[in-house]
Amino acid sequence: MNGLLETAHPDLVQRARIALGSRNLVLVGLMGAGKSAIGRLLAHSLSVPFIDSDHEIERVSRMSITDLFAAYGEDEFRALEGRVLKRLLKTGPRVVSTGGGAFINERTRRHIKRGGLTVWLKADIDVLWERVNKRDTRPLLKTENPRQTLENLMNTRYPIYAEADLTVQSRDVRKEIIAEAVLAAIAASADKQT
Ligand SMILES: Nc1ncnc2c1ncn2[C@@H]1O[C@H](COP(=O)(O)OP(=O)(O)OP(=O)(O)O)[C@@H](O)[C@H]1O
Ligand SMILES: O=C(O)C1=C[C@@H](O)[C@@H](O)[C@H](O)C1
Ligand SMILES: [Mg+2]
Repeated sequence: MNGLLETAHPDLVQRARIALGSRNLVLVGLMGAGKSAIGRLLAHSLSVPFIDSDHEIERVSRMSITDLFAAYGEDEFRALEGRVLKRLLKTGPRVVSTGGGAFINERTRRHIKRGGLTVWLKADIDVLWERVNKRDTRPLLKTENPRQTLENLMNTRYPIYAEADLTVQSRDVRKEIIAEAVLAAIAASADKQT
């Protein structure tokens, strides 16, 4: 699947894996930043399990995110998201991709910070919009002007995502390149501490 990560940079993978230790690697960031896609690649190359909190919520509730929002509202969704993440983060190492709003909720953010090494996948509006406008599975973007809504979310959320341990720019390049940048950031952060 991700031969590039495995064959071209085994040293980088190993350094990142050692730096992670038994901690979870938790990806945070806005819808479309690539948390799910990049998280899957990272888990594969680090040889640790991958979990996506949105998928886990859908699995335990047996409902889609869209239906959960419609039936119970955002507050209930956030409460469920917090409980699911608290449980997921008890065991490591894993790669955990969070839903876009998880790190924004104060309580859930505390669980996430306690449970692992956090990486913010940061992207600009054009990259995000290009990716999210293809599907209509994101309830928060069902507005008259979803691109403007996304920009508003960037303005309110970016200062909070910035609390993550590491930030990696998610650009319009192949997913493997972004995954590799995450591994490099993790390895470099461990180098700084020694
Ligand atoms: N570097 C990339 N190059 C091309 N496509 C990408 C890249 N990263 C992500 N994508 C694609 O963009 C879309 C959104 O990515 P993804 O679902 O991983 O975002 P997300 O951060 O998990 O969003 P959400 O918070 O809504 O779950 C997907 O179709 C994914 O395959
Ligand atoms: O940014 C958000 O608040 C969300 C992002 C998605 O991952 C889902 O968790 C849901 O659509 C809410
Ligand atoms: Mg996702």
